[in-house]
Amino acid sequence: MANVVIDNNGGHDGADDIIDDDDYTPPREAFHTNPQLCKDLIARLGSPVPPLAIRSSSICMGSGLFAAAEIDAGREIYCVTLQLAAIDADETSFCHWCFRDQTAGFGRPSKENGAVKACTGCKTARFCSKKESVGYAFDAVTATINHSCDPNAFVYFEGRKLHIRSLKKIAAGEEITICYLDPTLDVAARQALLQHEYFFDCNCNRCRAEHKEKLTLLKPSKDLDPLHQAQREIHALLRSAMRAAKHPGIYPSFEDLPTIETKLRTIINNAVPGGGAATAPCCWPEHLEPLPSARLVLANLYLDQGKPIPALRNALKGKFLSIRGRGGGPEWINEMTDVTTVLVIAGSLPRETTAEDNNNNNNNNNNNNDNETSSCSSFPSVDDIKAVTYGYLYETCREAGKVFGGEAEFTKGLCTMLTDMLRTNPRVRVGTREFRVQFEKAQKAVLAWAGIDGGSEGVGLVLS
Ligand SMILES: C[S@@+](CC[C@H](N)C(=O)[O-])C[C@H]1O[C@@H](n2cnc3c(N)ncnc32)[C@H](O)[C@@H]1O
Repeated sequence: MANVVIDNNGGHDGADDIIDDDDYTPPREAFHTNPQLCKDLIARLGSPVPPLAIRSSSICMGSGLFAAAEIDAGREIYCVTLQLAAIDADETSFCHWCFRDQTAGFGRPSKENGAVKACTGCKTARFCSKKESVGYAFDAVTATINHSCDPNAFVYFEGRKLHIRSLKKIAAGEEITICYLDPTLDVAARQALLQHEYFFDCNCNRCRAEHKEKLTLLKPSKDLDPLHQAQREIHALLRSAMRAAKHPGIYPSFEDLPTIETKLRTIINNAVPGGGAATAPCCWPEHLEPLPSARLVLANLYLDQGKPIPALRNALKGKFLSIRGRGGGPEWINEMTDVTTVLVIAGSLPRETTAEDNNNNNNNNNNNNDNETSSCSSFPSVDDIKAVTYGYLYETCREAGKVFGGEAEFTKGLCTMLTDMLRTNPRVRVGTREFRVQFEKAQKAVLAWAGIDGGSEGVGLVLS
């Protein structure tokens, strides 16, 4: 193999520069050992950028990016236009220059009314995080940022622009961290991925706390293997269901979502002590991954099959029966847009369809059926569903403004959506005390229908 070595002047200096040697190993030096290079890289970020420094990492070997002065929460740390990028070969609809999905009209308001044009992935706004990746890109400063499962910053893309924004206040001298993977994954899945993709074992506070929680759950056993096996089985089940949805007719058994739900329940019932026995309730905590994620995935799959009622039940349970209903941040926003999408569709269902759901629930209850999809409440009224939809979207817009910034296309898309909805319902005054009271009552009814005790403290959304 020939390695091309560029001389100090940055030019090719003849045949001497080409080393045709299989044993050649490029020198490995951490960025921070070259202070001038670090300064130049940061200077190239342009302005306005808070003072930053590349130094020896406080987390691991090698370099890290540090705040040289305090950075407030929800601030853009920097934005770069990526120059070196490659789109995956099978991503035929993504533009290689702007990274936008050309089939979805991604990022462009519709010509007719300027309203948000739904992206094909998330079906909600002009932003999609449903696709894990469309390709690869390199940016030297971003490449110095180390990982944390509880990071103080995050990355997002708008076309070819890469934005790094703070999630919390970052003290002067503190190392900036991002999460290299989906932070909603369970500790075991995160650890496995980080080892496989980035070759390190994460030892952050969050990993340690979640590991300890699992041991408490399984007491007196200290064997985590059955639980981890169950988590892998759930991931495999969901992957199969998603594959089946993508290729209809090829894996019909995985297209049957009620059966997938039953399988999911069997796995979680058998995974933790106390579960599985006919009399014992399931002991798998609602917030323990991948159960909440599984419910959110099922919600999207039901929606794709044109079944908004089970989609809504799964979306609400996935979001609000776990700690995911609280907090904020980019993942919270993405999940809330999913829940809102299902609510919008469920809110426009004809009365016959919702009456059918009520009949099914009555029959299930009469037969003492313990299927978790049954609930004793009737399908919520259209007014209740609409109030909850407006409340959720309002709160999601506010959070998106804080997290992505008011100028982000995604935030603007969500706000346009809310404005369009409210235009058709001018009597609704979102943001007032009167609306808050109406919302709380409506949310209680909607969550109760989904089998969630909306009266419990901390369950559901509190409007700001
Ligand atoms: C994108 S680089 C980050 C910058 C790197 N520290 C350097 O000096 O170039 C990713 C690599 O940094 C290391 N790393 C990042 N976060 C880490 C963490 N939380 N614990 C241990 N190593 C980490 C791993 O070696 C990982 O493959």
